[in-house]
Amino acid sequence: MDGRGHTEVNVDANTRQWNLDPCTEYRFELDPGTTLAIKLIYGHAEIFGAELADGATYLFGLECKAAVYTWQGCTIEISLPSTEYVSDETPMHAYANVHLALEQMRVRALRAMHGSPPSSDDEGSADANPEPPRVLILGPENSGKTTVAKILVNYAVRTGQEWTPMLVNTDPGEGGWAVPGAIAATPVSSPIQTSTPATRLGCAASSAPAHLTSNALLPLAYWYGHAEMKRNPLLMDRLIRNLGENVAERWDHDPEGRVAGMIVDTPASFAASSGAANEHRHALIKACVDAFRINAILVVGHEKLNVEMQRTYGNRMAVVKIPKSGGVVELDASYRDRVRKYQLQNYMYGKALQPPPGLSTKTHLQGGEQTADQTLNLAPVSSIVGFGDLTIYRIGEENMAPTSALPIGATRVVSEMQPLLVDPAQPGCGLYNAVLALLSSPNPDESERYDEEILDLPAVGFIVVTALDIPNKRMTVLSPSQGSLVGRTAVVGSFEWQE
Ligand SMILES: Nc1ncnc2c1ncn2[C@@H]1O[C@H](COP(=O)(O)OP(=O)(O)OP(=O)(O)O)[C@@H](O)[C@H]1O
Repeated sequence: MDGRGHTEVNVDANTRQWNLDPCTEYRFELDPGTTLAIKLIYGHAEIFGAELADGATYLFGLECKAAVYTWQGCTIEISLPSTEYVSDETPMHAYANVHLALEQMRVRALRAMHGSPPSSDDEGSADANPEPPRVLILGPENSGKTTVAKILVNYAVRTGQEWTPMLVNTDPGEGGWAVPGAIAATPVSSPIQTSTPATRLGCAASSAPAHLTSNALLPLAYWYGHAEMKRNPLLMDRLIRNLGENVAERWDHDPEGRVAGMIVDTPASFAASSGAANEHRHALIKACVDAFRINAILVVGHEKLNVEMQRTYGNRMAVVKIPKSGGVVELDASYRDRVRKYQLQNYMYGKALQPPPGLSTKTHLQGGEQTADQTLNLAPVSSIVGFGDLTIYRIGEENMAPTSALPIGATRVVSEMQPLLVDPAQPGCGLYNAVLALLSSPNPDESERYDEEILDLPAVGFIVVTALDIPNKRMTVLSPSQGSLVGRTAVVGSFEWQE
C-alpha cells in the first residue's frame, strides 16, 4: 500500500472500510476459489466505467482483478480480498478526455443525421460530413486494451443520450460473450458490470437465464476456433471482414445505433512486432480498419506501435497514444487457460458465486447479474446424436497420414481456408472433449451455395462432445439449451473442455 489517498478502518473480522480520496482507485486481485464483496457506503465510485449503486453489495470471483475508481471520493466496505492496494496514479483523466472527444463525434453525427445545423461548438470544424467514432484499440499484451474498451463503452452508455455503442471483440483468446475461440460484436445499452473474468464483457443472452435476459447482450459471433492468431491468419482476416459486413448491415436498419459508433478491442498479437505474427499483423490491422471503417486508433502505452500507426494511418484518421494503467495485471499463460475454462463452464452452467464468509446470503447483491437467491445456474442438456446427424467440419487442417504414406509423387495440398469434413468414426478425429460451434443454416437455395460458405456463416451456439461411441456410431454432446442438432452444421477448432 502506498499510504496516500485513503484511510482504512476495520469494521469486523471480515470487513474493512476504505475512505478513498478523489481520483484514486482501490485495486484488488482474487486467488482461485475466493470471492470478494464490495459495498459503496458513501460518495460515488465506478468499476471500469460502470457506476456502483449506493448500498448494493457487489460480488467478485474466479480470480477477478479489477479496481474501484472514484472521481469525487467515496467510502467502500470490503470483505476479504487476496491482494489489495490504493493508487492515486491512474490514467483515468486521459481516458475521460478520449471519451469526451468520442462523445463530440457522436453528437455531431447525430445532428447531421437529423439534419440539424451544426452548433457553435462545431464552428471551425472542417468536417462537412461528421462521422460517429469507430475506434480501434491496439496495444501489447497486458496493456489494458480490453479494460479501456470497456471504460469507453460504459462512459458512452452513461451519458444519458441513450447511445448503444457497438463493442467488438476480435481477440479469440478472450472469447468475450461467446466462448473462447469466437470473435463477436454486440450493441451495449447498459453499463457492463465487472464480476468475474468469465463474463468480462457482460453476460450474453445465451448464457443468462430467461428471467434475466433483459440485461443480457445479443452478440453476433463468428467461430475461429483457436486462441492464437498465427494458427490461421487468413481465416481470421475473413472472419473479421464478415463481422464488419454484418455490423454494417445491422446499422443499415439502425441509424441511431450507427451514430453511437463502435469500440473494437484487438488481440495483443496485433501489436507484437517480432516473431511469426509480425508478417500477418499488419494485414489483420488493415482488415479491422477496412471491415469496421475505423476512423480513430488508440494505442495503449506503446511508443513504437504508435509511430508505426501514425505513419500508416495518420494521414486518414486520428492516431492517439494513451497511457497504460499501472493497475493492469500481468496475466500469464496458465491464468489465461483457467479463464478459458471458467468461460466455458459459465457458458454451460452459468455462474453462482458464493458470498464470502460473514456476508448474509440475504444481502442485496449486484455485480453483474447474480443475486443471492437467484443463483445463475443453468441446466445444460446432454444428448445423444448419431454420427450422421451432425455435419462437422474442421477448417484448413487435415487429420493427416504422414506424407511418406502418400503415393509417390503425390502432394497433399490443403488450403488454410478449406472446410474439411471430420469423420467422428476415425480414430484420432479430435472430437472427444472438443468445443464445436454450431453455425447458422446455410443458404436454403442450393444454387447459391459455395465451397467456402461454412466460413461465412455466423456461429449461433456452442456444444462440447463429451463421449464418442464408435461401435454404435453416436456421440454425446453437452449444449446449453434444448433444440435438435439433427441436420446442423458444426465446426471444430482446437479448444477442448472437460468438467
Ligand atoms: N486499474 C486496474 N486495477 C486492477 N486491475 C486492472 C486494472 N486495469 C486492468 N486490470 C486487470 O488487468 C488484467 C489485464 O487487463 P486487460 O485484459 O484489459 O489487458 P489487455 O491488454 O486487454 O490484455 P491481453 O494481454 O489479453 O490483450 C485484467 O484482469 C484486468 O481486469
